[in-house]
Amino acid sequence: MALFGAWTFSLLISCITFFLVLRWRRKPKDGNLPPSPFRLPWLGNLLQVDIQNLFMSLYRLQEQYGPVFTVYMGPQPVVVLCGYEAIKEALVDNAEVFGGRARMLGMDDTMQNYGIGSSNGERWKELRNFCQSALRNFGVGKRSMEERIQEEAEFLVEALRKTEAKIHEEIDQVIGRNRRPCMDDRKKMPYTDAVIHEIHRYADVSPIGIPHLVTRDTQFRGYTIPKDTTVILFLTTALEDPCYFETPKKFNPAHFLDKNGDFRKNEAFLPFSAGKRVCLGENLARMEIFLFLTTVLQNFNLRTLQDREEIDILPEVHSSGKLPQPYQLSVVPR
Ligand code: HEM
Repeated sequence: MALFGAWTFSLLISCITFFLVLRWRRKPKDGNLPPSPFRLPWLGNLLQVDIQNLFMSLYRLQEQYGPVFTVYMGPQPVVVLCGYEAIKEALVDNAEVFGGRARMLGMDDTMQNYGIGSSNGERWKELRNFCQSALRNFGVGKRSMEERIQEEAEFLVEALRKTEAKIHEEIDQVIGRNRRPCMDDRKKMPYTDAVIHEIHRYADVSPIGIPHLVTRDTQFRGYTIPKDTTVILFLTTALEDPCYFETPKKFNPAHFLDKNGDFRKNEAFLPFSAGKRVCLGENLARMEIFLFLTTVLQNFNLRTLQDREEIDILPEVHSSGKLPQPYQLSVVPR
């Protein structure tokens, strides 16, 4: 009898829980948000999402739910946008409303709304203008900054020389450098430019950028996203968008070359994101990479110790981004 009572009791509890969950799911409190996987009260989709490998979890959800879906991080809905078209529609066509920055655990306390990357509203505008002019005054895009990077690139070459005295001598004998690479060279070097773009695309160092939030209630592709909802722009899915890149999973500089071998822009190239919150350091980062790479390659051949085919160049996924896998490289003077 006691057993029967316990059984009835647990059946009753299960039924109540089941109906509560159903009721809770139907509640329209989140407006008409994009579809989400089945979620549990309070936990949301936390059990279905691997926080250590968020990108892979989002990838799988995208396959199931398409380019616009919602995941619940606990009770908080997070709208995820995938593929170039959806990301562009939000960041470029609706720049103002998708230009807010989401609250970030830890960052808000540390930065107290003073960080350019984490602040919003008037303070963000002031910080962004200030940083932009600081970078400009510092000489980004101008000769002075270019020269500084050129010097740094030379220090790098010097540093490489110092580690290998023999290479020093060989460099002095073999290298016939007449001048340093400069930014004006880039447009005359379409293949190098394409390789650098492809490195950015393939390395995909910041797969979800920094989360945004919508600054007011907004209609997006038939859904209603309430003000202050966090939005993740899944940049990887633009960088690997099969409509824009013929071989998205392969390292292939031809993604940025036309049939004449000239450089061709690709609008889905968004490693620095787009719109109002586009990376402030984009020009600086691209200038550095061009000058470093050309200076090193002007002076050295890069040799791998293993067969190149054996090296896994697929970037490693970390909780905050992707990093190149380590492998041994010898730097040989040309
Ligand atoms: C390969 C190098 C880099 C990559 C791939 C990269 C990528 C990104 C991405 C994806 C974002 C988020 C944009 C968004 O919210 O939509 C971002 C933001 C930002 N980046 Fe970069 N970044 C790089 C280098 C740099 C450098 C060198 C600087 C500094 C000079 C910099 C400064 C910033 C700042 C200040 C923001 C926040 C902008 C804002 O919220 O208004 N980044 N970056």
